[in-house]
Amino acid sequence: MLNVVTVNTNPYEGQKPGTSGLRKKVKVFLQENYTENFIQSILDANKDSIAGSTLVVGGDGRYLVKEVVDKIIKICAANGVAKLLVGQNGILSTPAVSCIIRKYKTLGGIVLTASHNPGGINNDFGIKFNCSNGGPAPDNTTNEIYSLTTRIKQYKIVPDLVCAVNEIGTQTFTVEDRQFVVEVIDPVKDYVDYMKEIFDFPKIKTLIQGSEQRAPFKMLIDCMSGVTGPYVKRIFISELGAPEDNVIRATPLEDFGGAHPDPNLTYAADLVTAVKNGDYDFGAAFDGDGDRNMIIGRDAFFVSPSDSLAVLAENALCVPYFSKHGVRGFARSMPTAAAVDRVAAKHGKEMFEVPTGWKYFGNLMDAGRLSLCGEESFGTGSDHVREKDGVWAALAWLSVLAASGRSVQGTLEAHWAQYGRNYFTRYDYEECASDPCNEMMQALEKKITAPGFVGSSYSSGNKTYVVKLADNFSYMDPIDKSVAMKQGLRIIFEDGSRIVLRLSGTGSSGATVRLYIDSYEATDVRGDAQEMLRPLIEVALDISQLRQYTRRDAPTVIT
Ligand SMILES: O=P([O-])(O)O[C@H]1O[C@H](COP(=O)(O)O)[C@@H](O)[C@H](O)[C@H]1O
Ligand SMILES: [Mg+2]
Repeated sequence: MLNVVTVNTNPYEGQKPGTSGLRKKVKVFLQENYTENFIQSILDANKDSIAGSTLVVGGDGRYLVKEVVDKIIKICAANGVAKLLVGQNGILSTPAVSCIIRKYKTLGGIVLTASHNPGGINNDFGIKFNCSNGGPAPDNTTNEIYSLTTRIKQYKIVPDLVCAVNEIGTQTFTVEDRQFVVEVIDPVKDYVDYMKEIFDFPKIKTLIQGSEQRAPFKMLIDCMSGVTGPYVKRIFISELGAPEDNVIRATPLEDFGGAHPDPNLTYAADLVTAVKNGDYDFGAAFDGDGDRNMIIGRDAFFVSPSDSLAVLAENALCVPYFSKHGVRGFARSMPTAAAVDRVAAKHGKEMFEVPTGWKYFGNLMDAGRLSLCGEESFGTGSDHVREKDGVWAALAWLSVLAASGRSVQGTLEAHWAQYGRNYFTRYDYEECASDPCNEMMQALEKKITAPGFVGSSYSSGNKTYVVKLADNFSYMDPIDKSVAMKQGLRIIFEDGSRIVLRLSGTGSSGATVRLYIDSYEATDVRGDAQEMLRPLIEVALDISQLRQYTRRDAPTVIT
């Protein structure tokens, strides 16, 4: 029999979950009781339902995942959790956690990841709680967890419990007078089974392997040494018959090989170059925990995430899941360009604009009003789970291409010919000093909400923009009526062009400024986004005084 030990502890400051969980440097999590405090607070936030419950536990394989899985097992055992489903070696992608929570109807899950942030002892770690719908906990739950972390005095643990997470199978422990079960599961199986239900695998296989009518389709898939490697190998190589060399960086590494596991044009530049120089029809990359995706076509033709969502929405019926369940509404985060809004309008679907953060889509999906959604931050997904899903997005794209026989570029061009194009770019200024960035946001909010700002005009190049609306975006959830305030500064001009500025909520230190620019062109659809948006970018830099506040001449990343 194993004993529960109660340990006295003191609160740590700053355990407030951000856009998607608590993300800090590994060394912060290594402080005495820091991780234990946060885990106990997660369980305490669920105190009415934790006894006898089942939870899912896993992460993206980064440094510290295994140690924290061990702590979670011991603390859950002490707090009366009945059963844990743990990915073998602590591995589970974020969408797989969501899938498993829903499939086995568990109380929720704990996801160990800092997503796209670098890993290793000097980099980032993160802990996130997902609820029984499989999605990231909503603000009221994360606020409750945070509030508990500020008052915590004790946590409970079973220090002598030894659980082997490297072996698939069930281990049963007797903790005082209770049974506690840990089932170590194949991290990939449930997710792959689900993808086979959602998509027409034989059809995608024919696309990839070629047929009498069509040459084999050549792909390059970059897992960025994150968690998707095992999923991608099983799905694309074993199930869909792609050659092994179509998949790169497919072994999860604790430090992602020293790289930044963020699928964008800067951090996945090697993939972009390889696709540009090679004979590939399709390229895809996923982030550390497998929820983000980047899609490129032949010659590294880049699909902006805002367009990706619009194309998948337009062609949803190429995916058997949607033909079976029907297509309900669409949604995007506020900074995401409005390409999908046009698809919604044409097809008479409901359209929602939510704050940045996947958690804001959950209620709409649970209420049966939302099928497909996405974010400019390389997030695309649907109501098949309650997280965005990188591998799903790649399979959805392949389904569209298999149905139409078009190339990636041809698909976008056909879409723009029908709907016009929402040009979009994002400038990221990473790891700036926090104080001047906060000052910049305050000054800008004051400026744009002052009387007289609406109606004022700004000129750059040969363009003049007249302000139609300016505010700090707030959102009321249509289902539970909860309100999220101060979700980003936006300036909307008479012609529909927009400037959006916000501070990232996923960093672990300093401030990352995100500047989003978009504008719509009905017929001039083949331009270069950077050139087309240049005048508006200059206006944005001028209004915000961003260069002066951040002391940066150029962004770290341009999307
Ligand atoms: O980090 P992930 O992949 O979980 O992604 C998280 O952060 C993104 C960007 O956040 P920010 O602009 O605040 O950095 C959000 O769009 C996304 O919904 C959220 O799940
Ligand atoms: Mg992620």
